[in-house]
Amino acid sequence: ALFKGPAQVLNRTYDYIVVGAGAGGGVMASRLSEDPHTRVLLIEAGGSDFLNINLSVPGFAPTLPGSQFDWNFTTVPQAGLDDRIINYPRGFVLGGSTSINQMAFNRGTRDDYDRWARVTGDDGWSFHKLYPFIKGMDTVTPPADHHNTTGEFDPAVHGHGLLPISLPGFLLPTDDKIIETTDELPEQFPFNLDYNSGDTVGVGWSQQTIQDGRRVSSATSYLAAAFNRSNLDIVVNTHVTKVFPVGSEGHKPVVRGVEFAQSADGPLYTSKATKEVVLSAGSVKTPHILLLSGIGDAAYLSSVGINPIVDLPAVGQNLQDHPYLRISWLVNSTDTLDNLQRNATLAAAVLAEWQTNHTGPLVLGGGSQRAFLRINDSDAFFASLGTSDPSAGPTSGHYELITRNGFGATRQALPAEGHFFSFTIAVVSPSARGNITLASTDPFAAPAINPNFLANPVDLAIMRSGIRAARAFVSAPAWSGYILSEFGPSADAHTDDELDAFSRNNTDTIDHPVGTVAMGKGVAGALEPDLRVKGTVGLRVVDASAFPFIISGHTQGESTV
Ligand SMILES: Cc1cc2nc3c(=O)[nH]c(=O)nc-3n(C[C@H](O)[C@H](O)[C@H](O)COP(=O)(O)OP(=O)(O)OC[C@H]3O[C@@H](n4cnc5c(N)ncnc54)[C@H](O)[C@@H]3O)c2cc1C
Repeated sequence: ALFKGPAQVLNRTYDYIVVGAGAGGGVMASRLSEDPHTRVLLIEAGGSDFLNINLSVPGFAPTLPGSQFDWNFTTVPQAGLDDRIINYPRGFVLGGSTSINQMAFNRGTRDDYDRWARVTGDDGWSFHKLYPFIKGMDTVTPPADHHNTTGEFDPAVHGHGLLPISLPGFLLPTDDKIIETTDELPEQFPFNLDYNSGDTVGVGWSQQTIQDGRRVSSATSYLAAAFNRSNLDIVVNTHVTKVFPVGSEGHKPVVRGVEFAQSADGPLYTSKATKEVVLSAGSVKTPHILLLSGIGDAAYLSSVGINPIVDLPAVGQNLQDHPYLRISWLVNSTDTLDNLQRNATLAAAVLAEWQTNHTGPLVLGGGSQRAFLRINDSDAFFASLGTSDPSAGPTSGHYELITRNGFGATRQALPAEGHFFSFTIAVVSPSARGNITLASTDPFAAPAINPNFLANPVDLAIMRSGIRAARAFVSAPAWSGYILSEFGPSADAHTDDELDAFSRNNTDTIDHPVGTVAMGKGVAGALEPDLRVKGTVGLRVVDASAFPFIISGHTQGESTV
């Protein structure tokens, strides 16, 4: 049952208490409750309005960060970004960040998972061992416009799982030019039939968590399948403030207690799991809850007045995220998505079309094609920077380019005139590491978030390569007569120093924080390879915090695996 507050669940007994209903928690609550004898409580801080129209219309995704469905976190000043503070969106509603994200659906690469296996010492995380589960996760459904998708993906690498995905359901005039470019410049921009095969490298059609023109989230898929189960209770509008020991086994605390409240000044409640507590509050809030609970670096916790119960220095450390920016060109066309933002009558008409048929441009998620690319001669490139290749291996890109049939910029608004084509450029194999620490011991206060963007010069060098590759892409013959000129502040940036200045001034987060309670050996790891929190009994972390390395693509897919 779904409850708007904790009153009804306080006197019930649960085998598992899952904290957070995002990519990880939605799947955990759904899978655990498949056994009718297993009683599961899922606690979500945000609300239950996951079918709100703004969360359903794929084209409205850009309006969700900063809305009531966002935690509205910000970072600490970023030294690598000219000391700018940036917004750090995280979903605050059933579905978590899968309810507010850009819907790109990505699996990790062969090399991404094999690196996880190496650093955890557990072959179960290798691509080979994971592949049957990965393949069984999604089902490719027809695109909203029902066009023939032969040649746009490889059916052989997809299964019949609970997560519906689809190819872009509204074709754009730039689609052909993008695919033609892969014919014209195949060495630099090879076509990749399916970037979810384990090898992302190349240019391919986007696969997105969209079905019949509507957003798919962990709430519309996994949780919806479980809503009517009598052994699953879901409580929304309820913040977990800490977890606590209910006893000890050997020298280890048994952390099966959960404390929660509806507001900073409201009453505190507790509940105890008979088997396990599963933290799935995401890469910002899971380490936050652990630190508030006294699970973290003992010396640090004592210094801020929290009694340490487990000394686990890795909690909150190893934050990795993908920095991105955008560049745009003026184009010789009026058929771009810019019209939707400028013309209220047209915007109303396409919304009416979406409401009636679930078709039209609003069925599009962010970017109909994307390219994961490697730097040429990468060994020499990274050696010249005094380092080794930060990517997981040859199936992983160093940077990603995402196409956009319209204006795109992280810091400039749509100009009043002109039509545009843009690339989003992201560093997908970053070297920078940041952290999550406490700004206050008040559980309702946000933690201090430091992704440390572009603090490592290697990330700046990859960003430069990405910008130069984007320019090379639109210089292919397919674009002649269409691309007029590069637009905005990037147009004047050519030397390394100019590109770096542009990057520092325009980089933002593509919203993929991971690794803050990572699996790993020794003190570098907070979790055992089976996701149990080291030094505890009865406590697990199942969300993107657990990734020991960020994958070289978008992160919702792995948070679901
Ligand atoms: C704006 C945006 C765009 C993105 N675009 C993409 C994309 O296109 N493709 C992609 O693959 N990935 C994308 N991502 C990232 C992807 O959505 C996340 O990697 C993924 O959802 C992480 O899953 P998670 O389970 O770790 O956390 P989340 O999905 O964030 O879930 C955490 C849940 O825990 C809840 N919670 C937190 N604290 C508490 C507490 N104290 N008590 C109770 N509940 C709590 C939260 O409200 C939330 O519901 C995007 C993310 C954002 C924010």
